[in-house]
Amino acid sequence: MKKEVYNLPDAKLIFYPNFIEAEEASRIFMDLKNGIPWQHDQIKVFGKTYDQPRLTALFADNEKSYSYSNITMQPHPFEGELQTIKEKVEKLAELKFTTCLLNLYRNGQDSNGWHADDEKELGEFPQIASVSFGATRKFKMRRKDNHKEKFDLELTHGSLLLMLGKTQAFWEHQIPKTKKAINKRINLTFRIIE
Ligand SMILES: O=C(O)CCC(=O)C(=O)O
Ligand SMILES: [Fe+2]
Repeated sequence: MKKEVYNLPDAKLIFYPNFIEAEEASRIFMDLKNGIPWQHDQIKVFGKTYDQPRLTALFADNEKSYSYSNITMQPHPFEGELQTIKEKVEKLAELKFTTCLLNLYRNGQDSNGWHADDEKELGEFPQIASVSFGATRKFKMRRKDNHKEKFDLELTHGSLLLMLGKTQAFWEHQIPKTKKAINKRINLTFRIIE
């Protein structure tokens, strides 16, 4: 399988552009779009309430909730397609995940602002696996202590990105808005919450 390794200072990224072949990825995209109980939460930032600029859902093989930006999400149990993808990711990543946060970006105005997946419940050095379906979106990274140090990647249909090592401790990432007329995108981020 095609594999790209990016060794950034204090971050290790591994990208598999063809993790799931295109036809299979399209079938999964439709299944997830129609089958997942998508929720639209409100987030609180500096005391103000906003609609989150995307839809989300949480799945886990335990009962552990996941909290960020003042929301606490309760998980649904893994099953079917998601369970199959989880196992495929685990085999390649050589990691076991407990939890998956799903994001549905409805169009180019949906986004995910600068953050690191560094919540306490993810442990000291969170290892994250991110699978993308549908529209290609730009994934931007910047160092927490020097915003001029940057890295960009296009997250394509059927791709897998592993964010390993100390990535979450030293770097932030985002999916910026785009003015381009683009289609929906679904992203799955597998995490470990023990
Ligand atoms: O949509 C993506 O590729 C990134 C999602 C993400 O960063 C997150 O859910 O924490
Ligand atoms: Fe993230």
